[in-house]
Amino acid sequence: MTAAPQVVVLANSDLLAAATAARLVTKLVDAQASKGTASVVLTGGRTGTAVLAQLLASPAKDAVDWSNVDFYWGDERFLPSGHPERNETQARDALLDHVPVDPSRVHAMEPSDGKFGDDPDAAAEAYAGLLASKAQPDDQGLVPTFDVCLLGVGEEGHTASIFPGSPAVHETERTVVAVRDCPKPPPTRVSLTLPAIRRSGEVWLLTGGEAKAAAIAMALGGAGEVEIPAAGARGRQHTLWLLDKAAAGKLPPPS
Ligand SMILES: O=C1O[C@H](COP(=O)(O)O)[C@@H](O)[C@H](O)[C@H]1O
Repeated sequence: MTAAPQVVVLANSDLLAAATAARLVTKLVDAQASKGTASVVLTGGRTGTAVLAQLLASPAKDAVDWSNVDFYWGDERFLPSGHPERNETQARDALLDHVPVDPSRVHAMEPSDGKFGDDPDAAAEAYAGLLASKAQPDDQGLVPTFDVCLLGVGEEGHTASIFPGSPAVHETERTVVAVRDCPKPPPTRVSLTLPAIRRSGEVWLLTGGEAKAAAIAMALGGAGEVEIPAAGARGRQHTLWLLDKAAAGKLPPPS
């Protein structure tokens, strides 16, 4: 059971990143106040990385106990460790290397020169195993209930590395899959699946720019997840679309 999505539109991409960073601080602080710990799924892409940079710049970041946050990733570009296009590298540069995280709670996906070598299926299987090891009985499944899952949205409606019409969008059993032949480089990736994403308490889809407007209008206008995978990303309690004005440009005016 998931609630209908809420849409918040900010005037421009800078405000989108700053407002999302402010929400994220509140979300993490609230989670830590209620249960002592917090978990977040990070996204790659321009908006996701800008949010982390805004967080670093914000004095409010010191309200979060960073050593008590579990960090996961929604997807990863399957590249060597430290590659500048890895989502992990970008998140570390933007935030994680500058706040006192507990390294054992930064759960990055394996790189292409890691312990599984150039085998994205093994990397995906290992991440699925990691998620399963973090799930508690209350989570009722093989994925921990993430407090918040941040996701980007591509011009053609992909989210995480789940591309329209790809095998990943049809996955119903596995929580993490290898993704090949992606239309957006790099072609090989590792991604959470929609069923795994839907184990999150909250899903926040973040994106900006006119190029995203058609996909956003389709996702929020009732398109199916095979055509627009972002349409299938929903939280158990809350689904929030955080957009700038340009990305929201093809949505009907609020009634
Ligand atoms: O490649 C990716 O792209 C999407 C969207 O990125 P953006 O730059 O258009 O915001 C992102 O959500 C995903 O994590 C990433 O791997």
